[in-house]
Amino acid sequence: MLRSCTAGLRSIWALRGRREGAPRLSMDLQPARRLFSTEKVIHKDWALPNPSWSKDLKLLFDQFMKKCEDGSWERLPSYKRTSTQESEDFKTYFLDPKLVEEERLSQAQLFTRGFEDGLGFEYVIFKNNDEKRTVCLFQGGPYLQGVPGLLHGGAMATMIDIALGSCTGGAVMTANLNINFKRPVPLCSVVVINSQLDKLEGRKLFLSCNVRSVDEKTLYSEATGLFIKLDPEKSST
Ligand SMILES: CC/C=C\C/C=C\C/C=C\CCCCCCCC(=O)SCCNC(=O)CCNC(=O)[C@H](O)C(C)(C)COP(=O)(O)OP(=O)(O)OC[C@H]1O[C@@H](n2cnc3c(N)ncnc32)[C@H](O)[C@@H]1OP(=O)(O)O
Repeated sequence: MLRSCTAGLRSIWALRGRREGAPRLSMDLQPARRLFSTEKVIHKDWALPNPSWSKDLKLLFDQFMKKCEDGSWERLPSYKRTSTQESEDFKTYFLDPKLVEEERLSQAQLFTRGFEDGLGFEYVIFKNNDEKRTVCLFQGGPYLQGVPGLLHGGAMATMIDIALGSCTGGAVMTANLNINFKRPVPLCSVVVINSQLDKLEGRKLFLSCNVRSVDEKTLYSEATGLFIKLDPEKSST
């Protein structure tokens, strides 16, 4: 564990050195564009391996990519900026132009994807649509520290929220999230979040998940969540 963390940190610093000298080219570094523009923007998919990924994370990624070959599982892409379709889905409910300046909105990005490679949230989610479940592989980097050497519980809660949300599909909001933190997660280690849809009741989706170590021996957390499908007739702002 310690070895993979140190190796991870070494590659992070190597990357930082390279970046400070020569900024990496990325589609997401293009000038900000309007959120609801019809202009086609090509976004970088962040749910793919980069040099900061530990051996454990790469190994699990490869295993799940194999499972995708027969179509039973799919890898969910992940973007910094909301797609036009997603913006459209949520626009009716929340994005009142009076609340957020357009200039600010054009800078908006998913905060889990706002870190340099390896420093924050490194994750990929695989979904099994038939079984209504997802598996999220997550490596929490050094900028997510809470208690020294350990992952901050809020960072874990964020990943749990995203992992549970990935089981829902469509426009939903988290109404309730309940987490039992059972064991502290070492910083830079890889954890596996297994999430499932337990019950659908009208607009209410009841989900649950557990967070385990790669060898499955340690149960770090268990959580349940209630997500509500947004009602197009209602505005929440
Ligand atoms: C989640 C990701 C989704 C989509 C992803 C798409 C694009 C994004 C791209 C990348 C992925 C990024 C993932 C990011 C994940 C982020 C998730 C969040 O952080 S959401 C932000 C935190 N949550 C909120 O701010 C929600 C605030 N609350 C509300 O806006 C509203 O309360 C609500 C949840 C929208 C519900 O309001 P409604 O007016 O629509 O419904 P109600 O009539 O009030 O309730 C319906 C039904 O549900 C029951 N209920 C509601 N809340 C609760 C609760 N806390 N506990 C228990 N039950 C609740 C309510 O009693 C009603 O039940 P019924 O009477 O039996 O029908």
